[in-house]
Amino acid sequence: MAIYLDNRIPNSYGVRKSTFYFLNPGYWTGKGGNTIEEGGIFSFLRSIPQVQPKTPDDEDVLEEENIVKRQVKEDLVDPDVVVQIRGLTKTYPGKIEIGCCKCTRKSHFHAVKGLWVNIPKGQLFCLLGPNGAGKTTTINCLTGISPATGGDALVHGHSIRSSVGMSSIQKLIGVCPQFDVLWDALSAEEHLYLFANIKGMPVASIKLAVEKSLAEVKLTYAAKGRASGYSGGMKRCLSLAIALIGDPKLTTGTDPINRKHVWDIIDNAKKGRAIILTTHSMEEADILSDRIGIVAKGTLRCIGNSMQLKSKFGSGLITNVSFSETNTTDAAESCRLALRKFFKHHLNVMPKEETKYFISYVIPRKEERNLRKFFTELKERKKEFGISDIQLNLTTLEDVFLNVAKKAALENAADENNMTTLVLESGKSLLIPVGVEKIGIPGSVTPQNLSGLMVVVHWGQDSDGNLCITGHSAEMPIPVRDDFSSSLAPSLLKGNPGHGIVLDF
Ligand SMILES: Nc1ncnc2c1ncn2[C@@H]1O[C@H](COP(=O)(O)OP(=O)(O)OP(=O)(O)O)[C@@H](O)[C@H]1O
Repeated sequence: MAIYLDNRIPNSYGVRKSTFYFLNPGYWTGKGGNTIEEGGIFSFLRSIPQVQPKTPDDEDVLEEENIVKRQVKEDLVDPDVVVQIRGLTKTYPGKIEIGCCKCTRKSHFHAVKGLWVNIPKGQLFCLLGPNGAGKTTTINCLTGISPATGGDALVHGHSIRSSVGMSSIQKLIGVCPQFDVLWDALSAEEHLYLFANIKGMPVASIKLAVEKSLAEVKLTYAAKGRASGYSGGMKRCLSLAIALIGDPKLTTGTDPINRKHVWDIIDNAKKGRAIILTTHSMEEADILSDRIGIVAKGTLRCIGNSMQLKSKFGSGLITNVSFSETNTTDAAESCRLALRKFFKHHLNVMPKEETKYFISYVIPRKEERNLRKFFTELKERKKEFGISDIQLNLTTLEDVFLNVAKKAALENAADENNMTTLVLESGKSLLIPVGVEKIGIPGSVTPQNLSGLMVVVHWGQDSDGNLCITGHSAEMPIPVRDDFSSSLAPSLLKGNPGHGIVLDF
């Protein structure tokens, strides 16, 4: 009875075997096997909607998809492929939550929308993506923690959709989880109260320590939500907060030496195996991966090695110009003004970032052929511009990641109300969609600036992997262009003063 109930009662991810699973010969022989069922005991009362397949925009993603599809169609088995992901989809079913006076219905959610990838032996495949992209869900489907709702994946030829296949896979697969020892029914706040008490903190100081801890890991907004509803990143933050509460004198973590050590271990482990790594560290991905796939909103956006992704999705070359004079004297200011004009005139670029120590520019790829002449002249005029040092770097993987994440964030920003506040130097705040690059400032049309003013917004990743504003350019006139200036000017005049105007050029 215990074995039967263990196989039948859904676990926390809703995985269970069918009612008469023991009548299936595959259960006893280890061959074939029925499909894993999912959902609560009454889940047969509702059906899970399937994801509509969509052709990828990126040609490398499409090519990878076509390779896998051809192998599936022709029943070709490539002995070097350890993991073959065949149109994997995962939809979390909707739920009815019963409150004290009303019931709320949560609709289903497509977390993974059709992944097609081959992962060969000896390769480390890095799955990158912003928070909530579907990385953990994909890993959970591959390891059998949570069943896929569509498509399939083969691990060493065993299907994850078959209960017998999954049993074989679990013998072949090693999983290094995120080590979150959390209780699903408890909130972040309750976890922290519990551990603060266990650590013997004075009762009077606990409330403040919990609030401080939540703020440090940026979980204040989710403090009262149950851990079961947190994304993987949020759970890591809560685990970190638990480790740090009470200011312990010894905390284990990933210092650079440890990290290098871990990287060496992973690199050595690649031999004869396939490794799938998910990380928020671009440095780690760049160093360790043989191939990188970036997912966002459940869809693979790009695939390739680090160099390929940098040259295809990077913004271009990055140049940093450092100043010898860091005081804001009139002479230093006029040098900087002259330098800005020099870049604008020769390469038509605006500063990406500017401090009193340096200015950085992203040079578009189309300007690359003019660079030799440009830098020769810049070097010759170093003294005139007050320059101490000039550096030229290839775009980083972080830059690639942010470009892909920004595009994905913008896709449904308005529908999902994915907005954030941009505070301008004048103190004015504007509500802008997450990921947007150029923002028009409402009410900024003057007789001198007939198209109004705009700023370029700079984005980065916060410690949770979410897109966040890292800065913005100075306010500048919107370039006058025939195709939009006439229609934009009136909207800038009338625009909602609280909302930035998205400029698409
Ligand atoms: N059991 C669940 N029920 C409903 N939705 C869920 C469940 N688990 C995850 N989700 C949602 O699915 C989406 C993908 O979550 P997932 O944890 O796979 O993202 P992730 O890319 O691993 O994010 P992170 O980098 O934060 O770990 C998120 O929007 C998350 O809220």
